[in-house]
Amino acid sequence: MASRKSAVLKNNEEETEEKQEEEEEEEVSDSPTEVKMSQIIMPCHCNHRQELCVGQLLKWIDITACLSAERHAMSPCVTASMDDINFEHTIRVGQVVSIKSKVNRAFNSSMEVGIQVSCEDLFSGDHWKVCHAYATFVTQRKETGERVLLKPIVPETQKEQLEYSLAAERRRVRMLHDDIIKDLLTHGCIQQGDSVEFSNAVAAEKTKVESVELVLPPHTNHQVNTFGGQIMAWMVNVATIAASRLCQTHPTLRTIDMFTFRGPSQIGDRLLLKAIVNNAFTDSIEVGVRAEAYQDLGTNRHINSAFMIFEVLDDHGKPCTLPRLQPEPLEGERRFQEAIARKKIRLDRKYIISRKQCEVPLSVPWNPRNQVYLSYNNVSTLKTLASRKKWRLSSEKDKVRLYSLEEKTMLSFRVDTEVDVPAHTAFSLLAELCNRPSWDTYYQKCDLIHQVDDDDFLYHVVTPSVHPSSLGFLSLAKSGEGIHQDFILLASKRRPCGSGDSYVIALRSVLLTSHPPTEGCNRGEVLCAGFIIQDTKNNMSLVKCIISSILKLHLSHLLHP
Ligand SMILES: CCCC(=O)SCCNC(=O)CCNC(=O)[C@H](O)C(C)(C)COP(=O)(O)OP(=O)(O)OC[C@H]1O[C@@H](n2cnc3c(N)ncnc32)[C@H](O)[C@@H]1OP(=O)(O)O
Repeated sequence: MASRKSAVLKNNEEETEEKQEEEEEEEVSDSPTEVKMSQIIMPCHCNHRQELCVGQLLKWIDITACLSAERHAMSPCVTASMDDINFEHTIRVGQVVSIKSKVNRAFNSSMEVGIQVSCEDLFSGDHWKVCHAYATFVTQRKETGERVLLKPIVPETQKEQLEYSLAAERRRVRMLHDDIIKDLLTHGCIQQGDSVEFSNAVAAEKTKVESVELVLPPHTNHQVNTFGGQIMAWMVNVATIAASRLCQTHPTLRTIDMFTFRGPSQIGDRLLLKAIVNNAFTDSIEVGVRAEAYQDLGTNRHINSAFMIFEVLDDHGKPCTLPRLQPEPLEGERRFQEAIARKKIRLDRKYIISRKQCEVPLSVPWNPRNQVYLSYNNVSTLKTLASRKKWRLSSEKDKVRLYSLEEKTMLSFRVDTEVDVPAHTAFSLLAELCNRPSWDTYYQKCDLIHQVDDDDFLYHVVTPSVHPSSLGFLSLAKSGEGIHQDFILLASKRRPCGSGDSYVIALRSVLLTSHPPTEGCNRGEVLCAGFIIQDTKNNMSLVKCIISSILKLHLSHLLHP
């Protein structure tokens, strides 16, 4: 976990943005599934640096989240997966860690539990966020073999509604996770030549760890299976040893890629834990860990795998330069190259799904590697923006309401209109972007470039040029008489995944190498735009049309045209 100091050295802009987010989060929730756990950190929970062991934290997270899940299911549940976790700060002996969890959404037999971890220094009174996580829990099978079906969650506060809605989008990413990674690794995302030979590189062989654990009663959960938090803690333990062998000092665990619990294990099972450093970059190390369970040697079942990223921090909390790795031939070479691919995916993903949406540039390069995250970002940005509390009503005429929202660098407009058709009809009409020139004079031309999957499409849209001084729309390009403007847009179209969801058509700009800016056309960019459509009464629907751009860029363009 990174140094606490980095939390203190925040600039004012970041602080304002966080305060804004916190204010919006401060809605009082009395969710029946909310569970809180607080622990004072004792030396027995800590490593040699008196910092809380990540393994211990994962155990507490798993228990808290499981209690939320079981409160909702009213029956026993197991952890199916834990999404990527990024640990932002350390927790030290004597401090208090607080874990808060609640069920964001129930699907059929599975549910997403959202977990917030924060820390408190009892002497200074400081509080800070440590990490957030999402875990999926699944109900047990009944005697008939079917799983217990869950009742739906009814979100109450605006924040709960947003989490409910985004949970469906995260589930989509989760389900595709393994396939995306496999696909990328097999389809040439790995670049030959990345494997440079370094002098003084550490042989990967030297970092190998193999350790066995016997599952005893204290290692099991209340259903007498091996406790998920314990498995994760054992995996962190071997990964830390592998990373330490490379850097020959005490590494700090920064990120864990998704844990998937592939199958259960029980008392009496032997758990074989294997870890090896896959690759070492300038300031981070990727360790691969695999857990297998067996009763008799040779009958091993693969129960879990994870990739963990470590750093070595100096006294000021800054990452140190690390020794490089000399991979073993064949398998080691493969893991070395795959770690490079995963690092690229991780960076794209972190950037794209950053909670601070305006950190993402207006146009992100389109790439099969980031397509799932870009479409997640597209939908979540629109939903998050729509759920903001601070929209101000600017005008109202004939039941059409115009709202505006100014947040730091972003200026957004929203037009709410009630239309005379049900939501699914409004969605079908609005989702046909290629038909839009027939009813929207702003769209001169719209061509489908590529259908990415059933719900995501790339379009080329041509509009009349709009001078940026109007500030109402999205041109960042120089405007001139008679020159058109064009956009390369990713359109993510979502039908409701369950009750309480809206129809969504989210649009954002992407960069496509096959479609560079052309002469005679200004390339425009859209950070976030689209429609959110909800059924109202009497076969009518409410269409919210949203458009948003970065104010700062408009203004700087005006100053330096
Ligand atoms: C106190 C803490 C709690 C614990 O310690 S639990 C102990 C650690 N966890 C375990 O041992 C679980 C081991 N894994 C398993 O038992 C199974 O793999 C598991 C998770 C039950 C899934 O079994 P399957 O037979 O694949 O289930 P299924 O096809 O009937 O699907 C049931 C629902 O689960 C979902 N699911 C399965 N694998 C998932 C995953 N990796 N991530 C997210 N969701 C997942 C699946 O989509 C389905 O959902 P739904 O019913 O449509 O809502």
